[in-house]
Amino acid sequence: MIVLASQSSSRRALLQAAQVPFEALSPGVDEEAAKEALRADGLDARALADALAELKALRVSRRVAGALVLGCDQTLSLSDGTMIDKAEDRADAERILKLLSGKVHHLHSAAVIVMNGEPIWRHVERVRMTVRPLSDAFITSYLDNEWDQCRWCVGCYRIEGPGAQLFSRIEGSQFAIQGLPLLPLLDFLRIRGVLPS
Ligand SMILES: Nc1nc2c(ncn2[C@H]2C[C@H](O)[C@@H](COP(=O)(O)OP(=O)(O)OP(=O)(O)O)O2)c(=O)[nH]1
Repeated sequence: MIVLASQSSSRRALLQAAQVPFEALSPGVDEEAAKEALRADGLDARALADALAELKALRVSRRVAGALVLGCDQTLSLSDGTMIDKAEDRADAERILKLLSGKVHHLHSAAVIVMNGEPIWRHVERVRMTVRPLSDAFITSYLDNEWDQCRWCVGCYRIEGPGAQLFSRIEGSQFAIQGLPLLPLLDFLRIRGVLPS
């Protein structure tokens, strides 16, 4: 059994589908404040995802002695390193999609396992996303249909849903896009005897 330090329904669904035994506890981290402080320290998108994943796992690990606690986080960066957060509202989602249109961006999907307050495993997977040129009309119809579902997703897309229509190419793991680097995690859980090898 592991403890998932997350409120993410997508992360829960990934672990459930892979038949990883887990329970989910909310990390209770003020992510915006933590993100601001870490960015002020100069962390790039990859390091930020790693640090936030560790922070969430550490926070929950204090409450569950002896447990393997998994924290995750995802950040999005443009080719010049500019980081894009989740959309604040629908108008912001339109702005983000116009920014991503016709360009490559990267998703950094981090997972950290902490036990008794000590990080014992970590993995950050980068996925290279090529967005096709999106017309304003397409963006409007896409958000009319999808905003309520994709508002929780960094990048304003659910890759397993209509989000697939945004891309001409994806280089990396779909699991990592949906919320966590699942295959490296399963490798570790087999080594630890949580899963059958
Ligand atoms: N179903 C689905 N979810 C996605 C996709 N892309 C991103 N997400 C979700 C996974 C995460 O829940 C969320 C990324 O935001 P965060 O990494 O900050 O996690 P979140 O705040 O949702 O939960 P947590 O911090 O783990 O409690 O977006 C996708 O393509 N499909």
